[in-house]
Amino acid sequence: MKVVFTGGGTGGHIYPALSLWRYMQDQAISLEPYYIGTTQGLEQSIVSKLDMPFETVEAAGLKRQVSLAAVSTLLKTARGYFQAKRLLKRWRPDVVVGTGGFVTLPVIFAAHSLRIPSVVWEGNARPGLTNQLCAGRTDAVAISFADSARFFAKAKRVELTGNPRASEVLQVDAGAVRGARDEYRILRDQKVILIFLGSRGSESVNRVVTEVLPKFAEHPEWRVLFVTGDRHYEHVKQSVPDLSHNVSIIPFIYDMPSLLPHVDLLISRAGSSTLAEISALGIASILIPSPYVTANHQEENAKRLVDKGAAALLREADLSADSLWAAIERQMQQDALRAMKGAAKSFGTPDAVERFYQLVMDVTRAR
Ligand SMILES: CC(=O)N[C@H]1[C@@H](OP(=O)(O)OP(=O)(O)OC[C@H]2O[C@@H](n3ccc(=O)[nH]c3=O)[C@H](O)[C@@H]2O)O[C@H](CO)[C@@H](O)[C@@H]1O
Repeated sequence: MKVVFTGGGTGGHIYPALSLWRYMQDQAISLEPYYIGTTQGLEQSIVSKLDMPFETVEAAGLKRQVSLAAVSTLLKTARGYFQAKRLLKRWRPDVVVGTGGFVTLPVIFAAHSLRIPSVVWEGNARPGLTNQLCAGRTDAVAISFADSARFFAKAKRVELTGNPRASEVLQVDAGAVRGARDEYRILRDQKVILIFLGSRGSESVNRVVTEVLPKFAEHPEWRVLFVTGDRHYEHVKQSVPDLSHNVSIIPFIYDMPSLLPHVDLLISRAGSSTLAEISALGIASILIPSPYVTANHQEENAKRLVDKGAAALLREADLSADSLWAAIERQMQQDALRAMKGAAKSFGTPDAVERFYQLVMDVTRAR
C-alpha cells in the first residue's frame, strides 16, 4: 500500500503522521511510505532521519485579509499545488494523509484533483484555516476534540480519533526508556522537571526560564531538563554560564517518547500533541499557552485539562520569574503531583492511532 504523508512547519503537524506511519509498519500490510513537506519546517530535519522518501513543495500561511503578502502566499500555494500534483502522479499513492500545517493544503487539493483518496487530521480544539479549507476536498477529517466537528460542516465524514501521539508514547520500548534514564543522567531518587515550549521553543518564555534556572540549585533532588528549541539554543547557553549540576540545557529532543515516562512535571505550551502525551501518560504540567497562535487556540486546548484539575494554567501575560517559581514549588508538592497525574490520565485516548488507521483504511477501500 502506497501512502503519502504530508504535514509540516512544527512538530505538532509532523509527529502525528509519523505515529500513524509506525503503526502501519506493524500491521500486516506491505507499506510504501512517502513524505511531502517544505524546506522551511522542522520536517526537513525530523523526516530526513527516517527511511522514507522525502520531497518538498512550496507552501505558505494563508492570510484572511487582502494584501501584497496574501497575493504572494496564493502564488506560492499555486506553485506548491502543481509540484504536489507532479509528485503524486509519479508515486501513484493509494491514499494521502495530511496532518496540518501550510503544506497540507496544496497536497490535499492535488490529491483531490487526481481523485486520490485522502484523510486530514486535526489536533486542536479550534482548527486552523488550512484544514478547514481542505475539508471540502478530502474524504474524511479525523479530529481530536469532539466539539471541533462544527468547524468541518463541509466534510463528507468527520470522525473523533484523538491524537495518535497518545498511543505512540504508551507503546514505547522498555529498553529505550531505561536508556533515556542514563542518557539524561537521572538519579534513582530524583524527580524530573522537563521544560519545552512547543517543538520550536519560545524566546519570550525561555528568557523567564533562564532567570529561574539558578534557583534549582536549592533542589538537588530535582533533575531539570530545559529544552530551548534549536534556534534559541546558542543564545540561551551563552546567557547562563554557571549551571547547577542538576540542570541541563538541550537544543531539541529527538526521542521524546523514551524520556516522557520519567517526567514528573512538564512545563510547556499547550499544543495538541503535547497535551495528548501528558494525558496518555498522566504527567502533571504547568501550561503556558502560546498567545501568538490563530484564535488563541492553545488556551482553548489547555482549558479542557485545566478545568478538570489535570493541568495548571499560567498565561504568558502573567508570566514572570516569581510567578513561574511559585507555580513550580506549588506543583512539586507530593499531593499536588499525585492529584494532577490522576486527573490528566482520565483524558488519555490510548486507541487514537488504531482509530486513525481504521479511518484511513476505510477511506482507501471505499474507492
Ligand atoms: C506555535 C504553533 O503554531 N504551535 C502549534 C503547533 O505546535 P507544536 O508543534 O509546538 O505543538 P504540539 O504540542 O502539537 O507538538 C509538539 C511535539 O513536538 C515534540 N517535541 C517537542 C520538543 C522537543 O524537543 N522534541 C519533541 O519531540 C513534543 O513531544 C510533541 O510531540 O502545532 C500544534 C498542533 O497543531 C498546535 O496545537 C500548536 O498551537
